[in-house]
This record gives sequence, C-alpha cells and structure tokens, in this order.
Amino acid sequence: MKIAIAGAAGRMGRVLTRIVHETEGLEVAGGIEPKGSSAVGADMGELAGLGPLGVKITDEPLALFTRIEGLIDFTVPKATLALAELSAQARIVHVIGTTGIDKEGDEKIKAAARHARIVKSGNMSLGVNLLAALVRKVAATLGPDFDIEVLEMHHKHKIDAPSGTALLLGQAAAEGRKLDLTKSSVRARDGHTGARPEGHIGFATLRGGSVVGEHTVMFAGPDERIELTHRAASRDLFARGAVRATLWAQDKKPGLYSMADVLGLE
Ligand SMILES: NC(=O)C1=CN([C@@H]2O[C@H](COP(=O)(O)OP(=O)(O)OC[C@H]3O[C@@H](n4cnc5c(N)ncnc54)[C@H](OP(=O)(O)O)[C@@H]3O)[C@@H](O)[C@H]2O)C=CC1
Ligand SMILES: O=C(O)C1=N[C@H](C(=O)O)C[C@H](O)C1
Repeated sequence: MKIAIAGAAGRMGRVLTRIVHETEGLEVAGGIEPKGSSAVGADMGELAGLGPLGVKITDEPLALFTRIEGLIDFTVPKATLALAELSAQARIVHVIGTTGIDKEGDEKIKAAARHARIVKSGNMSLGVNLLAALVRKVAATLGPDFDIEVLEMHHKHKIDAPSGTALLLGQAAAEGRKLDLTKSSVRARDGHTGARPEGHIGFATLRGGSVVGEHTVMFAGPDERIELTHRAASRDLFARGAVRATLWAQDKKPGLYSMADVLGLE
C-alpha cells in the first residue's frame, strides 16, 4: 500500500516515515509540507534518520493523490481539512491524528468521509483508547459525588489546549455520566470562581520541556480519589497506531471511524 505522510518534516512526520518504512506491506510514497517550508525537496529518509529513501517532500500534494492509497496526516487543522477534500476526491484511506479541529471542521471531515475511509482520533495509542473505555465505565459506576477532572501535560511546542486526548477522555467520562460535554466542561478557572458545581468535567493543562504526553483522569469523591493515568514514553506508539489504522481501513467502506473501531474496543 503506497502511503504519503502529511507534515512529513514535523515531530510526528519523521517518526511516521520510519515506522511506515519498517512496516511490511507499506511503502513511503511521498511527504507533504506547506508552501515555503525549508523541508520541500528534502529526502524523507534523510529527515527520518534512515539514510536516503529517494522520496522527496513536496508542497504540491495534488499530483501525489493520483498514486497513493493512504495518507497519514499529523499536521494542523487547516491543512487537514484541505487534504480531506483531496482524499475524498481520490477515495483513499486518510488517517487523521491532527488535534484542535473545531466543530465546523469536524462537519467537513464527516462530509469527506462519504467518499474517503477516514480514521480520526485525538490519540492513536492502544493504551489511551483502552483508558477511555475504563474512564467511561468508572464514570458510569461512580455516583455524581465523585467529581471528574482531566489533567494533561505536554511539551512546550504544543499549540492546542486542552489536548485532543484530554477531550477524548472527557468525552468518555461524559458518556459514562450521560452528560453533554459541550455543556458540562470547564476549561479554565481563575479568580473568584465560586464552589465547584456538581456535574462539571474540569480540564487542566500543563506545558513544558519535552514531555511527549501525559494524561490523568481523576474521580475525586468524599474521602477518596481514583486516578487513571497514561504516560507516553515516545512518539512511536502514536505512529504504530496510525499504521494499524491505515491497514485496518484499507478494505472498509467509506466512512468516519475511530481508533476504538480499529481496536475493536466498542
Ligand atoms: N492523534 C495522535 O495520536 C497524536 C496527535 N498529534 C497531533 O499531531 C499534530 C502534529 O503534531 P507534531 O508532529 O508534534 O507537530 P509539528 O509542528 O512538529 O508537525 C506538524 C507539521 O505539519 C506541517 N504542516 C503545516 N501546514 C501544512 C500543510 N498545509 N501541509 C502539509 N504540512 C503542513 C508543519 O510544517 P511547518 O512547521 O513548516 O508549519 C509541520 O512540519 C498536532 O495536532 C498534534 O496534536 C501528535 C501526536 C499524537
Ligand atoms: O501534540 C502532541 O504532541 C500530542 N498531541 C495529541 C493530543 O493533543 O492529545 C496526542 C499526544 O498526547 C501528543
């Protein structure tokens, strides 16, 4: 299966090049970076520390879409939405790891999934998706006197907050509690906030250093607290998940799928 990587020179893009190259049945067929990027024309293998692969990064994705079967995309929302339209036209597999996509963007991705096979998740790792299933169960089991808070920490270069994973975990907690996350989430607290109302799901964001990604969901009740934590030790796990999603989606019908679908968790 011929694969292009969008954001090929980025932190995830370089790891993805290596993992795709190492995966039997997958071929690194192209890389995409924005116009004006100094990475355009660079050899993808060199960037990924593999030595030359003979595959160059382009800022003209259109031509690539005539010869690829899958696109793995860890970029920025604007790029992902433009690429999803091209994936729909080419009817290929599009795996989206990009976070920070708003509601309107999600609608565009849904529309693209009428023709493309799209797998989208705020976190492609097995561990986090398993954690989400646990969070849903714990939230449903514990009563409303257990307050739910989601804490995340990432490296200082991350540009969106809360992280896609924090929102995924918050959504799982909301489903367990039968809450609408858009109405019950509290994303910032400052000054005289008053006491914590029941039925809220709080988010707290930490940024610093080179932390790959750490998430804790807390259930704080009377006299006891349960904490469920995931810590990513490297970016390889996200890339492995994205590759698994690509292989899984190749024989599926057009549609929008989650990592829970890929992993058979729901
Ligand atoms: N779902 C998951 O499991 C994970 C998701 N992520 C998400 O993936 C995304 C990328 O993360 P990360 O690799 O750390 O970020 P980086 O900034 O390192 O990489 C993003 C890359 O995308 C490039 N890019 C920007 N615009 C375009 C465009 N129009 N076409 C092609 N490429 C473009 C950037 O280029 P330039 O710098 O020149 O603008 C950059 O090289 C984030 O949203 C992050 O949250 C990250 C890890 C795991
Ligand atoms: O930007 C990152 O680095 C990560 N982003 C994802 C997110 O927003 O949750 C996944 C992972 O935690 C790393």
